[in-house]
Amino acid sequence: MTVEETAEKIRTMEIRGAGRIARYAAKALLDHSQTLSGRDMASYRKEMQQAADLLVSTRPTAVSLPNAVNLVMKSLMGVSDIKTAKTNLEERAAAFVRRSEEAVSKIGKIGARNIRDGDVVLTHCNSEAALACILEAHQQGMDIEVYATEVRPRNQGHITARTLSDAGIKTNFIVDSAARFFMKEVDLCITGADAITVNGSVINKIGTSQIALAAHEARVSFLVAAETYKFAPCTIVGERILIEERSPDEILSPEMRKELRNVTVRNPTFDITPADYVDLIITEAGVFPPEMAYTVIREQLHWDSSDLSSDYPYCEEE
Ligand SMILES: O=C(COP(=O)(O)O)[C@H](O)[C@H](O)COP(=O)(O)O
Repeated sequence: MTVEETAEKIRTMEIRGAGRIARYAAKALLDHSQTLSGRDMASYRKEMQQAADLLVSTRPTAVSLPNAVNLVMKSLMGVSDIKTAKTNLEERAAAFVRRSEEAVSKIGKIGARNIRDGDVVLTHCNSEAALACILEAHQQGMDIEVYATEVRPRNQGHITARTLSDAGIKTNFIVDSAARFFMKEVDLCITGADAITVNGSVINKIGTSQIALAAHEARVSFLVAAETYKFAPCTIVGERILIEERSPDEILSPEMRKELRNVTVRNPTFDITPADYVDLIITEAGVFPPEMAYTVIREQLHWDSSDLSSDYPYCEEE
């Protein structure tokens, strides 16, 4: 798949979910590097940068995307020999994909320790990391039941329900607005994350914060399963995560919108759950309270405020 094809599939959400987006972007850079002739360093660097820019422009919120692209592109820093540059970049991209897959499986193992036999778990959207915890608990023989939300407007909950059903897990499929109604039957909530800021706020699929609020009210634990590259280094220097707003066509047809002349459709794709409503963040490096986000960014992503944002050119300002 070319960089352009990958970018288009990410934009149209054929490739979706923060972890998958990051892996596909890294793989696209690897493949792109292999197609370049390798004779002229300046044009190699320029072509790779254009590819990186295109990939990062596809969706603005999941910080895994710029984190993955930056990690791969940083392999070119200070390298003038094209053969070394290509080898470094391709190795880094392949290593990122490998480590990302390993991270999801580690998260599953760590997350399963937070689930008890007989638990009822609620999950929202379709998160590989959150599902890894649930599937691992089931594989270990725990008798668990899941509430999976529909996830309007793109119905990612259908994918989640299918995965759970195929695994033989008893699943209740509910509309998003039924989450509070059923919260009294739930023991814990587990969601994924698209970004985690330095103050421990979690950005995830729209509706997540309402579920976290309902869980808080009902004294139900709210856990977030996320690879460390979902943490946003740019938030250390005060930058904000841009919340994507997608086309109104995802919610109401153009015909209907024409009829509703005074109606504006708003379609934010993600929302922000404050750290206060998050009990734990399960990563491949262990379990952290949201208050430790700064430490995770420094120690796991090896980044602090003395790194200038030119190393992380893709953090958007709101
Ligand atoms: O919000 C979504 C997906 O949104 P979209 O469908 O708009 O991309 C997922 O919960 C996170 O990306 C985490 O997923 P994962 O754990 O798989 O990275």
